[in-house]
Amino acid sequence: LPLPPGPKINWFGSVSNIPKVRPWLIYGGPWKETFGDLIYIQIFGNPILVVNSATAAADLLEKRGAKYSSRPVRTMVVDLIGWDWLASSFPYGSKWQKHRIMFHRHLPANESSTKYHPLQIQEARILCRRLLDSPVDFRHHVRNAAATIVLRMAYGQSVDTNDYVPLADKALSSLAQAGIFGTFLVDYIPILKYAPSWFTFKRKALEWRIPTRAMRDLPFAKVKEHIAQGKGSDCIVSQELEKLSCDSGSKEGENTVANVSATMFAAGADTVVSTLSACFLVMSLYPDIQAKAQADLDAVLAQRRLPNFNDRSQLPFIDYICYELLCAKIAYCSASFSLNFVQTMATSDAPWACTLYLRSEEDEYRGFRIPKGTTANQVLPNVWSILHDPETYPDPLTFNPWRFENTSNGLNPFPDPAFGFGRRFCPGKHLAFDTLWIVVASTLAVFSITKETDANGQIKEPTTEFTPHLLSHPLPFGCTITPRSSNARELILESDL
Ligand code: HEM
Repeated sequence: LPLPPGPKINWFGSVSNIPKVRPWLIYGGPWKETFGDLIYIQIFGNPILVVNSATAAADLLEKRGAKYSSRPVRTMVVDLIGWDWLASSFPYGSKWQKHRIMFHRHLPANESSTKYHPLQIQEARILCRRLLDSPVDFRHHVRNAAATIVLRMAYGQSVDTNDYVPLADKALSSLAQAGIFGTFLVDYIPILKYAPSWFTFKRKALEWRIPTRAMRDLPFAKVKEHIAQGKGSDCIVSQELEKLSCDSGSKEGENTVANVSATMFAAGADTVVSTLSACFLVMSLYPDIQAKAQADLDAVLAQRRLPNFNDRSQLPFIDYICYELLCAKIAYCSASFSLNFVQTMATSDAPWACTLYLRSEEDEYRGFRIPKGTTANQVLPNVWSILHDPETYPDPLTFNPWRFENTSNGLNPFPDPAFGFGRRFCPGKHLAFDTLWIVVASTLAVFSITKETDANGQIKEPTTEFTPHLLSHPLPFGCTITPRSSNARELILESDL
């Protein structure tokens, strides 16, 4: 059978003209026009299948989930830096399955789950107070809110956000720098992991290993210590440890609990921060969207109280803003992945942009042969392309929440691909969406968000670029955040926490 179409492969076994800047636009644009929704590329003999359409992604990653649900083993990140606890990068198998079951036990399974709503409402209100005190630090406050929600769920009162976030930042920066498969040669030649420690990559790995292990071990130890002192609070770790003691738990069981709780933070804090930061950017760029959202909020709340989840059914436009944020419909900072000549793992310009799958065996699809490679067989769903398909999302580059009012004939569906595919689909989707919703609704109910002005009253246009890391955020931008009225200020100060 022939290989799927794609650009020419040189005699090094690689495609030489892989775009280095915003390649998702090329894969989903001119290359999609030339080659279609399946594009075959090769890097050092390793086959990579770029999937540009929702149909092909569903056919391969969902219907053939048993073959397409693994992740590549990354020697640098896992063996050397110590990210062996990060469940989202576990290869498919029984160990991953045990962790996945635990995620499902604690994360909301559907829209009707209200378990974490009080915590989410409280953090949204604390965020409003902080925005009132120091609006310029809005990104820091958003980060605190998103981090605290996941930390309270996982570790209860045992861990302080202000201590944990800097530690996690240090650890996660190693993932951002080394997480791309192939950034270090040792990914291709695993035996190099035994090289002496004076090699630069080994030195770096040893340095990064310290915060990476601490990110998992310290908060877990803290909860255990508090339980031993009789000061334990209700949280995922304490519930699971109690369950383990009833089941005469093992070291392996404890490890699973520690891995699950730390992975929740790694997978569930930065993603939400990036989406919410983008919300502040979007609101400053599109005053008409903000005005519509505020008119709806005022009609329901009469500016007399802050929103809660019971209001959700009456505030669909807030949902639509969140959907559009998940589609990353901001010109040039959209969900994506990039690939350079040594990278065989996708990275994204938005954290949800790409998910990487490893095929377990050679396969056939639509009359094409999808061959096995020497190190890895990777499948990259181009989420940008899927969420910007004009057949599904007409006029896809325009940030237009109103589009979701028209969902006839399969148009404008909920942007599920933002949360991945098949068996590796994000188990935090409902939790994440609830956090987005309550934060967007609460801040818009009481604040007006506009572009910054300089000393002469001239408007300063914010940048709409995103950082190019594995976990990516909007580049620093300014905006002005002011209470909508004196009444709004009172509401913030008087709200129950
Ligand atoms: C806007 C917020 C979020 C977005 C866009 C997002 C997106 C994603 C994506 C794209 C994946 C990879 C799925 C795949 O490979 O097909 C993923 C995995 C995951 N997410 Fe989320 N996520 C978000 C928030 C959260 C939250 C709040 C949590 C939990 C606290 C969470 C927990 C996880 C976990 C545990 C995985 C790994 C699943 C596995 O490998 O089996 N996520 N997420």
